[in-house]
Amino acid sequence: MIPYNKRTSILIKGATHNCRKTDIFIDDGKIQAVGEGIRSEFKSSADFEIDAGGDVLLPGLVNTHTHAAMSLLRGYADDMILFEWLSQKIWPLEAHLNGDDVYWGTRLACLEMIKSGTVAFNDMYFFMDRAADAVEEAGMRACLSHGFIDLFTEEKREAEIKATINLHNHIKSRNNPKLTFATGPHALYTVSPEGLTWCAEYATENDAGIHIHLSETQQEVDDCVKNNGITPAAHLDKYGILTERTVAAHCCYLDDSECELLGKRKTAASHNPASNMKLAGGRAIPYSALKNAGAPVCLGTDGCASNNNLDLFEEMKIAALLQKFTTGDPTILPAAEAIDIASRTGAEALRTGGGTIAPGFAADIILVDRNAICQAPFHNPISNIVYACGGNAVRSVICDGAILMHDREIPGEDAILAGAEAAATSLVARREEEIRNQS
Ligand SMILES: O=c1[nH]cnc2c1ncn2[C@@H]1O[C@H](CO)[C@@H](O)[C@H]1O
Ligand SMILES: [Zn+2]
Repeated sequence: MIPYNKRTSILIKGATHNCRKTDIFIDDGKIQAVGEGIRSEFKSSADFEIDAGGDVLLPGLVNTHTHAAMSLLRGYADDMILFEWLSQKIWPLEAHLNGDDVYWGTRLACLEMIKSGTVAFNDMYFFMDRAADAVEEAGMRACLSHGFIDLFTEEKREAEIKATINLHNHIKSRNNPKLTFATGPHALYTVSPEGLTWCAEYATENDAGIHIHLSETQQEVDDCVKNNGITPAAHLDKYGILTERTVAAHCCYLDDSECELLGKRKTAASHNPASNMKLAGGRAIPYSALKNAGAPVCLGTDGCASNNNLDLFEEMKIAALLQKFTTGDPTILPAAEAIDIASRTGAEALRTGGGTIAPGFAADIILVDRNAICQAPFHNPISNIVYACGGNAVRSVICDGAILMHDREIPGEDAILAGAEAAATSLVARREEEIRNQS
């Protein structure tokens, strides 16, 4: 019997790590030992053994920007301009969302993320207490934020402040170290300076994260400069949003001084290349400028309505190819670095305690199938993982020392698919009824 979703002592034998065969011993949610031949020392202490058979051992991947429950909207509206997509299709549908939808959408998202090797994610959406139910049942880590949108009115701001504080109290009451809270000011074009200031101060007082969209389109930059006389990053900095606990999603249009500002504040930039390419933002994240400025760059998928999946293996490849293509420099963002931004830097940004395979780090690890077609031949497993494999090559996933998937099995998968399908159908039907009544 596989002890799914329960902390166990686990001995993994014969994995490939840094091009060598290694064993790894996990207990109390942490990596206790890593090395060739440690199996004899830890055999008697392990409740569960995995014969890795050469599978590639990696830190679990971290999705630093998503709206998990938007998996219900996968394929609902494609091939549109960002603002029209949001205002004509996505927001009118989201107006019908309820807590059950968010629960099922997040369940579906967690299933997809675990299946593709993700152990933790940074989520911004609504009804986040129900998202917390889904994350907890899946056994993943998540940083949850209520998408704070005040549209520059005081009345809405008061309601968003209340919703944010309620979510924070709710997460504290769950007492689950895998669930953390962030404030989630949506973007500078949807949140007033007073709203931004409140989100920044509340996060700082509570040592919490801040999750925001930044510089996704040229339009955002142009409007910000026109309305405020300064660039988007400078605008956010004015209200205290750029901190070392902040994850800023997209960051496509940052200029050099904005990259330096993020570096100075140690604010993490979450790169979402598939979403940017699909919505045709027109510019890739200034990866080298951010890196040179010392700003951590990490990886995210964005929601399933603009990606349209949550597979960070695909995202690593797209990130690497997009940098190479747009800069004309094939040496930029090499494979090992792509894995690093999909794992370690994200884990550090979300403060998960994982992201590195070494004793003392959280036991958030994955095994990628040695026998998958994308691993043949086995010249360079790191290259294979970024350029050849998809998330379906992941064989096993361990988070916080608990097995979430083994041999691609996750308990309850069929019920999750059925529940999500039913919720999505009913959500779209409610919106269609509204359209019929309007006409
Ligand atoms: O790419 C995007 N840019 C801006 N907003 C987005 C994007 N994707 C999703 N949302 C929107 O952000 C809110 C989260 O609370 C939701 O309204 C979601 O539809
Ligand atoms: Zn987003």
